[in-house]
Amino acid sequence: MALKLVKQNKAFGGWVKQFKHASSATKTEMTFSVFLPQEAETSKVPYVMYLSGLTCTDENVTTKGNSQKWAAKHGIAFVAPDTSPRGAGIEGEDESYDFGTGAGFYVDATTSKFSTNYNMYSYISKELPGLLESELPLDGGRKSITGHSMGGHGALIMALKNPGMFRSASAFAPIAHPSACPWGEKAFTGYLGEDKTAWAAYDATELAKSYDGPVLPILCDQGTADEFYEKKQLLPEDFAAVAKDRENLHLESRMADGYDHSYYFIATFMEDHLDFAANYLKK
Ligand SMILES: N[C@@H](CCC(=O)N[C@@H](CSC=O)C(=O)NCC(=O)O)C(=O)O
Repeated sequence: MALKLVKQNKAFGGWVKQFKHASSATKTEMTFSVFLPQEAETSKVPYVMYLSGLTCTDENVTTKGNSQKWAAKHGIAFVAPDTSPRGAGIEGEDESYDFGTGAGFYVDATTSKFSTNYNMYSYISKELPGLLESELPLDGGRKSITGHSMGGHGALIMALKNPGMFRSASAFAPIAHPSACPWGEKAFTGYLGEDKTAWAAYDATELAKSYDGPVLPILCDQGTADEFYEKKQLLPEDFAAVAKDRENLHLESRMADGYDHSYYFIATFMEDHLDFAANYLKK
């Protein structure tokens, strides 16, 4: 078995388990957490992948996201990967919260400094699902994706770049147009270089313009009191403006009055996002 169990705790009739494994995509050891509902003891279960935001490990959403109760209600697993390689030993990777460690931005880096290790796109879209579906009782034919902030960007691009792979996508306050905001400009320059034409392949608003896969249901929630929304780091309106003209992108975009960017916001709306995913995973 490639997965090494680090710890496990019983919750809501199932188990929260944390695993480590050697990654071929990042050339480092990677860690993820998964909630396995009681149903996983006897059969394969559908799953939701949750991609976390800047500075997070697998543990932020696992401990603060309020996900296990609602995943248990639906008999679905909830997978929380890490947000970057750790300890790659690249000069400068630990200098800021929004680039490098904890900030992999779900791309495959092409700049010489980062391309060996910072391959979170391949890790999330290929390597991790392969491991999950071969080593755990997870049904690869029934999976959805969600995420927060940088992870909301990750969830949207994973679904848009891999038509049919996910039954649905959702996002909490996603960085919805990274090529046009300071967080995205910094990360894409560092990982992909100065040529902005390369950025479009990892930008949900740009990818939506040419999406022609099967119908993709998307739920997007944004708090009105989110400081990063106010600072124009997130730009959900840009994504919504494109999605409304795409026949196969069925976007429900909501504004949540008074909510900020924190895990209090995520915990509040996690039930809605897991209900939304479960509706498509049961079919
Ligand atoms: N330290 C930074 C902000 C860091 C931050 O708010 N991170 C968010 C995700 S932001 C977008 O990807 C987060 O989820 N933090 C972890 C948590 O448990 O809250 C700053 O001070 O500006």
